[in-house]
Amino acid sequence: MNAPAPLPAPDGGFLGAVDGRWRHPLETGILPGWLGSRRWFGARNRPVRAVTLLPLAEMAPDLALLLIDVRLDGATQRYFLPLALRDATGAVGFPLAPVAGGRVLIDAAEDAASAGVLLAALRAGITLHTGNGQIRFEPEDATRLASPGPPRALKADQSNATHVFGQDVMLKLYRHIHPGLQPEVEMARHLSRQGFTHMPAFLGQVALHQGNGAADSGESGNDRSDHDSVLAVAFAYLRNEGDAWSWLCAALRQDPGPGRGAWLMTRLGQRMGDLHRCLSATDAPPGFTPEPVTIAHVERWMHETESDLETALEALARAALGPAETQLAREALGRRAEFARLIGQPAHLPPSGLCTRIHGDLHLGQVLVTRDPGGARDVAIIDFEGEPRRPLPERRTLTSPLRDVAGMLRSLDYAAQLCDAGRSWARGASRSCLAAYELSMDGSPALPAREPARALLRLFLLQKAAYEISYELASRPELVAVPLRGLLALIGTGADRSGQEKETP
Ligand SMILES: Nc1ncnc2c1ncn2[C@@H]1O[C@H](COP(=O)(O)OP(=O)(O)O)[C@@H](O)[C@H]1O
Ligand SMILES: O=P(O)(O)O[C@H]1O[C@H](CO)[C@@H](O[C@H]2O[C@H](CO)[C@@H](O)[C@H](O)[C@H]2O)[C@H](O)[C@H]1O
Repeated sequence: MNAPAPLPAPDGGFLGAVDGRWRHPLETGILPGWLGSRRWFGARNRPVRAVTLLPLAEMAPDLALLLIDVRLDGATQRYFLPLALRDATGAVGFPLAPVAGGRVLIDAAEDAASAGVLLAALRAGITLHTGNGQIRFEPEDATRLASPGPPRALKADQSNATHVFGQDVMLKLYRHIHPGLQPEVEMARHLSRQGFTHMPAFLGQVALHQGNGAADSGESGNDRSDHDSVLAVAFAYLRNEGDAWSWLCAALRQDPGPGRGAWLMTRLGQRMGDLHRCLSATDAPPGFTPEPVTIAHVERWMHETESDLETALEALARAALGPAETQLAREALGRRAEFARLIGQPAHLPPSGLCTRIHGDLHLGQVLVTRDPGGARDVAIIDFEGEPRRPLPERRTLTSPLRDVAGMLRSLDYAAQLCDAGRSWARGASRSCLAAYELSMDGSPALPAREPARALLRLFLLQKAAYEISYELASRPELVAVPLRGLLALIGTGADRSGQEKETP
């Protein structure tokens, strides 16, 4: 791709340039090409039909806050894209386009100095006025935001953009913007009231209040009359030894033997249980009050799974895949009847257990390796945003806690495949994690009886694998074989590197 021609120097303020002379080149040339290279862009496998800039406010002379609407076939997705101007001397991170006069336009979400400006605004609790609304910087705990260390951007390859300030504060800028209450904020407030301590404390949010339709239309199913959305959140920084994904992969690559990571499996099961016990407390506010699982819930989950599986299979049929992935995809496309049988199983068992709020996207990357007060290894759970591809109302619905368990077991399967441990390790690890979870949940009314629990777990494993196929095709197509193998393993088929047998959690 040719380097873009320099944008003219701004002559009427930064936001004026973005909204004026730069709009056309940004909308028609620069952004459509650049989006496809961003991991956080949730439609990398679909053609971008149009990009529209929605400038919100100027935060500093060289820092502007914007949304962009990305039109795809049949849907529009909305993203948060702060922009900043920097001198082009030396290495400049995240360049979008050169600007005449030796400057460069950058994606400020990944820029630590810009994150520092946002955090200072949060500490001060300011309000910025936009064309038709306000951006409110709402500190929850201003004291803990008072004097954080210097900012540094964490790895850029994630769904959102995260910065840590010393060992004090973490600021996350959301990318894909959905209207409505952010589950991460709601969950943090609720769990802190319930006394759940294995997560970071919530410190504040940046909320956008708009006077007209906000965020996605089309397939997302969002209610366009809900005009508030959250652009960023701050949490207390937790000292950690990395996330459980990195920890486990390093351990497995060193020694993939049976039982590797045993302490982690125990802690994962235990803390998932602690979380689910807190979420099943009955003295909860509306929206968090548990309800018994009924046959209507089970039928809904079966239908959702059918639909997610169909979406994944259709996306596979359309995708340009390599030879190994094509083989796996063909196999999956030919096994609809077996998938349907697995999906139908929970209907034959009496419903039991509770529907509660859940984490919603629990995997090893959402767990930090920490130390308990006695110095023993422990884990903390982060990122209560739910699955980033789902609309917010769906992420906030009461559902079975076994979905979180399924998410974690799928993650162990990813680790087995990508960190060369094989399925027998994954089977052992899954059993240990499940045993620790069941022990921790022993006697809790939230946990279904044994047989329905097994059938539901298999249903949610299948649904999660289907979600992952769609997620990987849109975000990391090179990894799609991993959930595809996981999907096939659930019906006891599929080429597996380690010659596994049928998956029976
Ligand atoms: N409270 C925290 N303390 C320390 N590190 C954190 C904290 N929250 C997140 N992180 C780090 O930031 C990374 C990304 O955070 P996460 O909330 O999972 O973002 P995303 O929604 O983009 O996946 C995590 O993997 C972890 O390394
Ligand atoms: O962490 P996010 O909220 O951004 O979640 C999304 O991205 C995850 C990848 O970072 C993705 O997780 C999948 O890959 C993981 C390994 O990289 C694996 O441990 C998970 O089990 C698997 O689902 C997640 O699905 C997606 O929502």
